[in-house]
Amino acid sequence: MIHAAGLRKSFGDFEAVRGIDVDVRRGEAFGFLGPNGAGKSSTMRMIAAVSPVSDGQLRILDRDPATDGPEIRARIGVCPQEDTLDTELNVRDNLIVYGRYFGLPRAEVRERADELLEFVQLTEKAKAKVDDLSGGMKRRLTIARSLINRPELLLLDEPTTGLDPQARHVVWDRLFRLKQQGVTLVLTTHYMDEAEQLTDRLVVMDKGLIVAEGSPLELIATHSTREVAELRFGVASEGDTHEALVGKVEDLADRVEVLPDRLLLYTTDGEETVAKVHERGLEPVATLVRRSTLEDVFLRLTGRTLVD
Ligand SMILES: Nc1ncnc2c1ncn2[C@@H]1O[C@H](COP(=O)(O)OP(=O)(O)OP(=O)(O)O)[C@@H](O)[C@H]1O
Repeated sequence: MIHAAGLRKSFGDFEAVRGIDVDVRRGEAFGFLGPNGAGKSSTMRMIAAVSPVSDGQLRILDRDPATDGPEIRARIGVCPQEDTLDTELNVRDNLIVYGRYFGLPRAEVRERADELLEFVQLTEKAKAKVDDLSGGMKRRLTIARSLINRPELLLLDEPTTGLDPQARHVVWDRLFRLKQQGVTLVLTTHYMDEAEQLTDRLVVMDKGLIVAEGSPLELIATHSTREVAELRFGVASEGDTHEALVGKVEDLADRVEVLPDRLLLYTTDGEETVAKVHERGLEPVATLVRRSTLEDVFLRLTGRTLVD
């Protein structure tokens, strides 16, 4: 569905995307995970055929975005990061006007708009003003709008940024349903739980490059351990910094990461590791044992956390 090789995007002297290879297959949910500024949106805009490729190859639906932009845009759906809904129009008319823009006949577009309002659970809000919708509702309306032309491929740029947890789950649920219906999903996110929940396969991006690729489970298995023991020390009472404590525990774990407020011990058995820490007479004020996540993978690969 998407084939990119050595894909680059420059803005003047600055290279936002520095040569990436990506293949997305029909029917899969594919993710670009990375922090702000990693180059995810720049990549998505090239895939959406709205921003020209600076260098490298890009094929979308087996077409060239440089020459077949209109055809590609007619066959895909795009849900941008910012809300671009028309506040002059009510909820339903936002869908209808967008559908007319795609050249759909009036009767068909009305029927499709009602079907989509049902799908995103906004039927009761059909006549409401856009400004009266919550953030989650606006996002669902934007998703509905992006589906008006029955796209084979749906691009979602940070689909749940800024939403509260409940609203995020509703959006995730709808995206699951679309995937079940056979729509290929490509999304960007800087939320590792979103990437884990929604994607079959993802690439981790940092500073315009891909630093890892695989399914969420593969990435965790390759780049992290099964469990993580998080230790928080009352640093002042220890008279020590977390950095200085590393030497006292590093032999208990495969790897130790120091964050400003805690130590992360990567290990196969977190409870056992915590017990050994106590046996050494070290008294963390808080401990947490959890499984490894994509956040740990990112930390391992870049030395930084995903969200500042
Ligand atoms: N039109 C532009 N002109 C100049 N620089 C740009 C432009 N668009 C993006 N950039 C820069 O390119 C880099 C990558 O931006 P991009 O938006 O692709 O990152 P991102 O991973 O999507 O992050 P975000 O989540 O913040 O959108 C950033 O440093 C950004 O400032």
